[in-house]
Amino acid sequence: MPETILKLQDVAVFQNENLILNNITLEVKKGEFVYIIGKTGSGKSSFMKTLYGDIPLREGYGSVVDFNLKTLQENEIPFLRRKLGIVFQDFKLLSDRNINNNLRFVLKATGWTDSAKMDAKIEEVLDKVGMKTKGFKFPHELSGGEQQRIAIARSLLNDPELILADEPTGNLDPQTSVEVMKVLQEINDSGRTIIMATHDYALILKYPHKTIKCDGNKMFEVIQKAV
Ligand SMILES: Nc1ncnc2c1ncn2[C@@H]1O[C@H](COP(=O)(O)OP(=O)(O)OP(=O)(O)O)[C@@H](O)[C@H]1O
Repeated sequence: MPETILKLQDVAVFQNENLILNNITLEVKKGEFVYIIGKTGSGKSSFMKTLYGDIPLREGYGSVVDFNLKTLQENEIPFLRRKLGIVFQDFKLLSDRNINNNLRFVLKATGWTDSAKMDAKIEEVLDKVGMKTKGFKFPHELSGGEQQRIAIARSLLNDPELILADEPTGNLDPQTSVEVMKVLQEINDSGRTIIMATHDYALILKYPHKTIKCDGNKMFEVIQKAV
């Protein structure tokens, strides 16, 4: 039996005092790829934020990569995030340094000290996303799709048990979206678990996976034809 990476039982998600999603029960096993879909404002980002500790879990039970979300303390959040790879719609690369130094910055911030090991890790993750030759470029010298591939490489630096991608293709044209999706699919094929929020139905049809819809404060699984 594959191990459980995420388990939620009767979870409610709030933004301040507003209930966004209710009665969420969901289990994700190692190696799964799960889409979270739903229209604007339906709660996809709020759901993702709950998983990486940005919104505290107030109601229900939840565990993510062996962290109990209900009892999660502020000082544990960096350790939770070290076991997660997080990818956002807007890449969030540091504009004042090149790609190698963007990645080195994250490694140093997460406790790496050995320069040779850092270089090897950076080369490894850039290779995984097909960007091995771009380490000396600055973010503004790269296209949107390339910047997103770098952001995915960055998410892989600490060998995360779970990748959370919130609208990773939201700023990209359809063809570039497919290229970025191919990278995520390869990462999933190598055994890594991915949860991806998206409203890109073309991608879902091209790369079908388990799909959970946010609608009317609820989350429920939908079959591909019905999305
Ligand atoms: N920081 C916040 N404070 C209060 N309410 C918020 C906050 N962020 C989002 N909301 C509200 O929570 C609800 C869910 O928003 P959320 O961003 O999770 O939806 P979404 O499905 O990710 O939307 P989108 O596809 O536009 O990103 C919306 O009604 C939104 O207005």
